[in-house]
Amino acid sequence: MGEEILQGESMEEILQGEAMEISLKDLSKKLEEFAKARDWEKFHSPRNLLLAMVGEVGELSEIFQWRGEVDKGLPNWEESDKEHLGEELSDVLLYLIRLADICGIDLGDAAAKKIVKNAIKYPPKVTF
Ligand SMILES: Nc1ccn([C@H]2C[C@H](O)[C@@H](COP(=O)(O)OP(=O)(O)OP(=O)(O)O)O2)c(=O)n1
Repeated sequence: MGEEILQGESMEEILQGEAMEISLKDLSKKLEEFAKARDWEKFHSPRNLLLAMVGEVGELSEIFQWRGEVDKGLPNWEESDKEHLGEELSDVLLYLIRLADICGIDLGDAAAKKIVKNAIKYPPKVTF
């Protein structure tokens, strides 16, 4: 893949970032660069991004549609189906991250705070 398509980063560098547990902020920056390089910032309004994300949730749902209950770890799934699932999960995540960024929300910070709030609302069971 050409350097111009990946904005100076090689595929190896991108995959290396993946192996190093890429942060939400890194992904957010990559998405900003992606939109800028294509002059797509004008399309990335909060409403458009929300609708795009919901569309991807629909595509994600289609993978599970009509399969019945699915065992954890997806033991009986073809590798190609798992790869497809990874792609659709990623599309949802990427639009969510972009939506948060465009709205000026620090998603990592907000999610960490929400986990604390959830824990207070739903205290763990105390066993003696
Ligand atoms: N205006 C756009 C269009 C696409 N994307 C990015 C975010 C998603 O990760 C991915 C979505 O691309 P597609 O709309 O081509 O959707 P799919 O990859 O799901 O393709 P298809 O719907 O053909 O299965 O591309 C984006 O940031 N902004």
